[in-house]
Amino acid sequence: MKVGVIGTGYVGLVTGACLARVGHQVFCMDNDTAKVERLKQGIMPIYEPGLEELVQQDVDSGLLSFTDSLATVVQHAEVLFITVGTPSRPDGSPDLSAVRAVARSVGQHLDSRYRVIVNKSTVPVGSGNWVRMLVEDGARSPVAAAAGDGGVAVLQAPPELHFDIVSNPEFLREGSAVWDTFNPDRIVIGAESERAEQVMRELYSYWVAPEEPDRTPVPLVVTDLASAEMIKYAANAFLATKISFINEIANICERVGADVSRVAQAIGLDKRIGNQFLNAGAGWGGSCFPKDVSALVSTGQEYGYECSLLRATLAVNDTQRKRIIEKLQRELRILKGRTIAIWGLAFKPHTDDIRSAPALEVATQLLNLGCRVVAHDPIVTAAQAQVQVPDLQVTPSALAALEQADALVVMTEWPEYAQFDLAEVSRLLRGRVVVDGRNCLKREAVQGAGLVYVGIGR
Ligand SMILES: NC(=O)C1=CN([C@@H]2O[C@H](COP(=O)(O)OP(=O)(O)OC[C@H]3O[C@@H](n4cnc5c(N)ncnc54)[C@H](O)[C@@H]3O)[C@@H](O)[C@H]2O)C=CC1
Ligand SMILES: O=C(O)[C@H]1O[C@H](OP(=O)(O)OP(=O)(O)OC[C@H]2O[C@@H](n3ccc(=O)[nH]c3=O)[C@H](O)[C@@H]2O)[C@H](O)[C@@H](O)[C@@H]1O
Repeated sequence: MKVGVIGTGYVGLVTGACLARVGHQVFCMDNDTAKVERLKQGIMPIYEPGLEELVQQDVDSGLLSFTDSLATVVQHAEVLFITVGTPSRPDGSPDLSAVRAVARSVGQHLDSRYRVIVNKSTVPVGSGNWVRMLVEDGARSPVAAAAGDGGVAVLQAPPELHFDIVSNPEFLREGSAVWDTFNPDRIVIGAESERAEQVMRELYSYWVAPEEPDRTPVPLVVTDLASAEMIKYAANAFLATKISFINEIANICERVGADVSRVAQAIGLDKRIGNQFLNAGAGWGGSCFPKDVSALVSTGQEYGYECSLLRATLAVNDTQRKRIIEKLQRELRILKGRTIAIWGLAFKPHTDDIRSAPALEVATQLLNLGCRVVAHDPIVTAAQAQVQVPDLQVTPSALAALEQADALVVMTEWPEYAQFDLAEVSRLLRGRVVVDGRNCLKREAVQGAGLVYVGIGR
């Protein structure tokens, strides 16, 4: 099938590359022309394991191409994916301006051929109907004047439109996005018509109707638009709540002398609970959990419902970062004038994404308290981090960050941090305190090297 993907961020690039890999002809479009030029040269805008190789192979096979022309994509593709960003506004509601702009422009370029317009961006319940309205508005609005028209906008007679809106939420995780896309737990389709559903079944046939007998079909959930939109928010809100829950248990464990790692392991053996997303730590961050939980609270408010559980999920997460500072204050007393080393800036390992990264929030609080903060991350660069926290010092070596530091705080559980020689860490660190904000180091080994180990909930 011919597929257009509008927006080449995480979701757009990974979706486009994976659909091309299974044989579709994919046109990836972005209005950031510099990004498109770099993609054409094989330069990835994000760090994502396996993505660069996948994109290169798809481009070589002729099934994947990049453009900054929406008109080209709408002209050629039967299925149009909207994958632009939907960040939070200051009040927690989602900023849908990019979706609005894309939907209207798609409308301007549509002709009378049937198209399926797929919302893959995470958008609030009701957005399917809203996107339909915007596409129709776009089709009625004047098209931009071509140079030859003397700069005068042309009022176009609206074509007779034949399109359906589909909601197809995305569940990939950064750091394992390619693997997740080839191995999803389910595919969710919210469709307006049987015709649109059939198009989506064909598009995802590699997953839902595999030809190879040894591959198990991925469950396909077909539902209405509103339910599909809600499934995405409910999934993220549930996972965020699960982490906030274990963090709350961790805080009680600390006070009563229990070990949250053992507690999580044991409750996770109950199949009704499950053992994933029970790692206590400095809280969740990233480009999705914070914005999606806030957006769901805001949807509740819009419809007269107070989301008290989700507000608690947010509040626990907010205080969890502050606990890192409290632990340092307890061990070091005065923080003013101290040097603190931070290992890990990304919001989780195997990504260079620092959107709502707990590490940057902790670094900012420490700088405000009068500390010097020296950080290391295997992938996040100084330039990237300093856009958000200008006074942060970033070293290319994890061990160099320790020199002259009064304490070490581990904020991202990159595997290499657990593999350092702790005798060397102890020799370089001026102070004795190690705050393990991700419970990823071995307490006995840290203590054995003459250091003071401070974990989360243990
Ligand atoms: N990042 C993730 O792991 C996941 C994200 N999502 C959702 O998917 C959506 C996209 O997220 P990301 O890929 O992280 O976003 P992103 O911010 O990385 O990328 C968005 C892309 O859209 C482009 N764009 C913006 N306006 C445009 C326009 N008018 N025309 C064409 N391109 C335009 C931007 O230049 C950018 O390249 C969001 O709604 C997000 O919540 C869902 C699941 C996973
Ligand atoms: O909607 C989205 O964008 C995506 O959001 C999350 O994916 P992602 O944000 O990439 O990362 P996660 O692996 O879910 O981690 C989120 C945060 O939770 C933290 N976390 C995770 C697990 C855990 O046990 N404890 C914990 O503190 C991580 O450190 C990280 O800061 C979801 O897991 C994806 O299914 C979803 O598609």
